[in-house]
Amino acid sequence: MTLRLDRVTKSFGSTEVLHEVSLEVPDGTRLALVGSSGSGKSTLLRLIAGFERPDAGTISLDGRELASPSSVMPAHRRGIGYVAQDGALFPHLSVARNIAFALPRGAGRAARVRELMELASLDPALADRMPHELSGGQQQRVALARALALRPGVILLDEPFSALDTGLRSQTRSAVIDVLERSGVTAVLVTHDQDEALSFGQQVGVLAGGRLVQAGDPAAVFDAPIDAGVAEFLGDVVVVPARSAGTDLADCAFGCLAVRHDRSGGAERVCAMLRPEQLRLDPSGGEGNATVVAVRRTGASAELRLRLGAAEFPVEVTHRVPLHEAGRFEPGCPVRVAVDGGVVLYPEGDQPPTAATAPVA
Ligand SMILES: Nc1ncnc2c1ncn2[C@@H]1O[C@H](COP(=O)(O)OP(=O)(O)OP(=O)(O)O)[C@@H](O)[C@H]1O
Repeated sequence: MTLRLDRVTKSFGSTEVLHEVSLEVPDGTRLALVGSSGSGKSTLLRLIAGFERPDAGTISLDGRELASPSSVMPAHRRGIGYVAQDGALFPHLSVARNIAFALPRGAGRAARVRELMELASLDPALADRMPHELSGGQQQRVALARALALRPGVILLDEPFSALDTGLRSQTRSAVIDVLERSGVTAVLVTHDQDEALSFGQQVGVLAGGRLVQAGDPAAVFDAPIDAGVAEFLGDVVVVPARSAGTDLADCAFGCLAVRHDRSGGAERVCAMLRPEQLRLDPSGGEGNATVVAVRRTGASAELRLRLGAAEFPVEVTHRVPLHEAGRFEPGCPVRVAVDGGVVLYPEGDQPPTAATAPVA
């Protein structure tokens, strides 16, 4: 089913927590909402689920209004499933009874539980186990199976992987995506994990201060963040002062580079953003355009501090290389730094506070 939010606003007391949030999640697709703590992610999910009422705007499912300031459909009539952060399984009920909880009693009940366990890739042997006898990942899959029991049109996932350790987390995430895909349900995930958000679905939405500042195809959002703050929130960045050098070109400490997106709005003073993965370092003699200032080993990698752009755009950049490459870089040595692909331009002053770059005094 297609979920639509139109200019949804919500305050608690005098504090506005969500401001005119509009979005559409087409039938059978997945949206991940990402934002820092307090940006309004859970409140948005709670409004969709029916646990809160919007102060303005509407929420609808396939054109049927679920909520507006004047009318609110009760949560249990919305046909929306909800998976909480910790799964929230009933501790005194077995796996099978947790999954069956909302199902009407009758002949088909046991068969539906088997079907849901299979859908969630849960071994049938787990049916009689109690929740505390399951791993965190299994518990989340039981919670998902339970939420899917009544064939909801939409499923909401509130940070469902945050309590899991890293390995189990990515494994459970792929298992959950498989289940959602197989069931064809529309899904909304909230997370503060950027990688999770970027790998979850067809759309990613970035919430900041209660506003949906950007939404779209994950690769497109990662490639052309709306501002430097979103760029940094979604991944590591290198941001340096720059100057427009004609159509689709910019001069900066790395030289004259192609501009892949111009988000500067025609500002006179601009900065250029690129991802560290775009940098290629060559220490093998010859003429360098950078100097190694310091090398610091940190676990499996090393941080190089590089000074670039002697004349117009002096800047220091911190760049991480695998530890086995660190020996190739000595403080004081020249390095050739090349950039793959282009940069994104933002107005100067739009730089996020980042440790990755620092202008040289
Ligand atoms: N019931 C409530 N009463 C008052 N304030 C609330 C209520 N629920 C949420 N808030 C406030 O609304 C803001 C957004 O909270 P919300 O839980 O939606 O953020 P979040 O992005 O999900 O954060 P987190 O990632 O930390 O869970 C916060 O400042 C929070 O304190």
